[in-house]
Amino acid sequence: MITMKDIVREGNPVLREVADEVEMPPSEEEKETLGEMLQYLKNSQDEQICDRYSLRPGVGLAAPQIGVSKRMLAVHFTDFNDKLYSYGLFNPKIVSHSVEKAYLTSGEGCLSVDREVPGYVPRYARVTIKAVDLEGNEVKLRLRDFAAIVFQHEIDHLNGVMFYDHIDPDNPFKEPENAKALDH
Ligand SMILES: COc1ccccc1NC(=O)N[C@H](C(=O)N(CC(=O)NO)CC1CCCC1)C(C)(C)C
Ligand SMILES: [Zn+2]
Repeated sequence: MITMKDIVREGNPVLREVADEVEMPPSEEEKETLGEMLQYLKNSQDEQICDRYSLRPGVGLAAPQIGVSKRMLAVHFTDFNDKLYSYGLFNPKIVSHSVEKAYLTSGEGCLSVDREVPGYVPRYARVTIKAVDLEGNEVKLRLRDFAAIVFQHEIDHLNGVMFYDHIDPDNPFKEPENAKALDH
């Protein structure tokens, strides 16, 4: 079971690496690891398990965050329209995106960052992602708003990018150009 001790924190070089593609078909070990990442998110959203193991309630987790430099990520959350997104994905790729940007007015945090880093994180408002899911199926996801934000945050981790890399250091709360504000 993944708990907070398994989650690497900023400063660990693995968070700044470009993670490796997963050879298809994924090995049993890779499938097990991705399944455990998804289970962490579900556990972290179960009040009793979350309390018992002092988990941070996570909506997404990328393999480098547990020290595995492979292109695998898990998400588990419901968006503003109560649509459930629950996936373990191998080799996710943004194949197209909107020109329009979006950002969370609350800013972002990260399971690997034990401090507040205030500021807007501009991201694409809409993205289309292609990947292979835990069952080995090719998936194509058209995402917008909070869902688009979560997936971009996780894919950034596969490229060694942290959310605060996107914050304007001179004016963290400057309204990003051509962007819509998301209150979640
Ligand atoms: C159940 O919890 C929620 C319900 C509704 C809205 C938000 C949340 N939770 C989160 O946004 N949780 C954040 C999160 O999991 N991440 C994931 C992460 O660090 N991945 O590497 C950070 C988010 C910031 C924007 C997108 C992901 C943390 C860093 C605050 C734990
Ligand atoms: Zn993160």
